[in-house]
Amino acid sequence: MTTIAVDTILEKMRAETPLVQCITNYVAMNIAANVLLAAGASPAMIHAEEEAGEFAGIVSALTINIGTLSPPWIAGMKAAAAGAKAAGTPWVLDPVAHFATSYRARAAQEILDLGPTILRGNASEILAFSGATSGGKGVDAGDTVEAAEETARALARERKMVVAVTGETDFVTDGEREARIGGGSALMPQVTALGCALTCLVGAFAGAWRDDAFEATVTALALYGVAGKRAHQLAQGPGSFQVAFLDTLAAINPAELKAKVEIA
Ligand SMILES: Nc1ncnc2c1ncn2[C@@H]1O[C@H](COP(=O)(O)OP(=O)(O)O)[C@@H](O)[C@H]1O
Ligand SMILES: Cc1ncsc1CCOP(=O)(O)O
Ligand SMILES: [Mg+2]
Repeated sequence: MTTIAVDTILEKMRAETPLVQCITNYVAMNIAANVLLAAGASPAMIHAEEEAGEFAGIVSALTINIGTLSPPWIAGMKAAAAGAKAAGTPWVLDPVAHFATSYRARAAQEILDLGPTILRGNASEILAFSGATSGGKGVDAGDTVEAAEETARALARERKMVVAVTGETDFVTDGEREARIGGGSALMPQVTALGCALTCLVGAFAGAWRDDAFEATVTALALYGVAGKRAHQLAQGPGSFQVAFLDTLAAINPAELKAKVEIA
């Protein structure tokens, strides 16, 4: 594992306050916007087909999450991905529960085929791209990150993108480099849409750290890991965890991130 300057990358992200177009689901919109604001980025939830492509041309990054799908949303996602591609804007795909129905699986595959810069999902979502039966239950993972590692490597190599698999210990690869990120909290899957919000945060770092999407992704996951671990110590359960997590995301400075990050 090469050393990643997570402090410098966090500093740059905050200095730029990147504008991130988040096409995310109804459940995630509020927490995702708050996570970006707390961490130091600027969110905009813009998904209509009529404007999503144009907007993708002026943002620092785009994120697409298929959590609450319907045909107009898919049209907006495809328009946004095309706009991002035309402008050279980095974009992230979060294929929420794409193993659950054939409609969802087709949508995820079609959007994946548009060539995201980064794919971020839980272990069951990443594993399902290999055709393996997933142990996922709706939006929740039922597989270990380890079980999805080989699929992540293969996807990253074949499609020349960064793949991030999240769970108790996260795994990130660009097909050559690999990193495992610890920290976090068992309360994180108890708060809805924290994974979706993380996808938006990955976008923020990718937008600010354009030259290396792998390093940008690792830094986003590292910040989440350090903030989650610290928030766990302050929380009494999922409700107070969510509040503590937002406060902690805002409070962590680059030096603390560098000192506390758990990357292997
Ligand atoms: N058991 C756990 N212990 C520590 N952190 C976790 C745990 N489960 C998930 N996380 C963290 O929660 C965040 C969201 O990941 P995950 O739950 O896999 O996504 P999703 O919500 O999309 O299923 C990530 O930062 C991940 O590291
Ligand atoms: C509950 C739910 N239903 C559709 S999308 C969604 C949110 C999923 O959030 P996450 O993937 O972060 O657990
Ligand atoms: Mg998810």
